[in-house]
Amino acid sequence: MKQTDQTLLEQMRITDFEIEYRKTLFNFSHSDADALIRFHSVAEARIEPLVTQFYELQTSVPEIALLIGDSDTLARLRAAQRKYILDLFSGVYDLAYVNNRLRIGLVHKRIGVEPKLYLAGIHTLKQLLNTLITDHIGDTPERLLTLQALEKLFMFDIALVFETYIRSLVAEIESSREKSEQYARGLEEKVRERTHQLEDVSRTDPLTGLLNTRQLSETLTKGLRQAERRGEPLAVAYIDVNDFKLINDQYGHQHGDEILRFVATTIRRILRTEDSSFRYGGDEFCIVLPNCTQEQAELIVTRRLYEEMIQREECVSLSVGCASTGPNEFCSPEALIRQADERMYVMKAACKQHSTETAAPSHTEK
Ligand SMILES: Nc1nc2c(ncn2[C@@H]2O[C@H](COP(=O)(O)OP(=O)(O)OP(=O)(O)O)[C@@H](O)[C@H]2O)c(=O)[nH]1
Repeated sequence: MKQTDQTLLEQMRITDFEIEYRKTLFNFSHSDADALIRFHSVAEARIEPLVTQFYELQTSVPEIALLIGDSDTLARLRAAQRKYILDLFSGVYDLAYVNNRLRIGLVHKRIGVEPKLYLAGIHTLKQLLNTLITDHIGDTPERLLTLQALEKLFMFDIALVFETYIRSLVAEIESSREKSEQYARGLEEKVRERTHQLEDVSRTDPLTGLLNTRQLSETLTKGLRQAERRGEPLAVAYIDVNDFKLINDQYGHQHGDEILRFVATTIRRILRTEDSSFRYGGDEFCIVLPNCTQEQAELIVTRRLYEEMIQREECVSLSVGCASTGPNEFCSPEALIRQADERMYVMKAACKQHSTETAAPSHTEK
């Protein structure tokens, strides 16, 4: 249930029973209530000069004058004070009366009236009323009874006002604690996000978005361990762009970058979900293919890579070497990469030989 769905009385669990209990705590009896009623007509007759005198004293304190602020507020406060004084001498101190006192506490907290100023106000009012009682009732037991009854009622009221005041303070502290916790949670979330981003940055090659060399040795070591456990083969494909230096020299470094990104995208496109791709160096790439033999890797990588290249009509020539290990005996990650690299060089040599041969007639024609 929301706080705004409950009255102050409900929030503070104040019932008729609780009110009676509080009266006994302050020793406030029916005879006290009766004594106050008997003075009601005097209080009513003197209400205007009493309220005027009260606010003259109050506004003579600069801090209080500043809090009251303007004549409209002062008029409203005067009306409320008039009602309060008459309520004090009404003899009825029920739920409605208590609710008004609770509201006073809340309002004082809201507008920032410090307890010392509230208490000073009560003290002033009590002195004015005591003077009024003393002036109107002769030196009889009735005078003492009325003064004591008023004193008890003031204590009863102050307790109520302070309880709401304190409750409102506690709620404020709770709310700012919640805000701080929320802020801390937000910060934690940001740190987590930034950590993920930094991890991604440290794992990937910024140009192609593929994983970097550091990740290759980690992935390969883990992959080999898993392959050994499962009794499966594991393959590595080594890819190198042919004559990449020439591309850079002829079309510029930026175009060279585009070619590298294009090769990376093509590699990503042909891979299975379980494969991982890496940029190994300038124009060199590696693929780790779990549960794959050398022949299967050649089929997956070499053939599909060429098919893709032809489809995209991109004039890039690649050399690919595949090697696998397992499922019975496993070599080291370094040895596996070396084998794939060597096979790639065999292919590159063949490509170079082929291009020399195809270029030869034109040379001879010269
Ligand atoms: N555009 C671009 N070029 C790069 C990058 N990293 C390395 N390179 C260049 O890539 C070229 C690689 O040249 P080489 O290792 O001689 O290879 P190649 O020209 O492909 O020759 P082969 O491997 O024998 O076919 C060098 O000129 C490097 O400067 C990069 O991030 N962007």
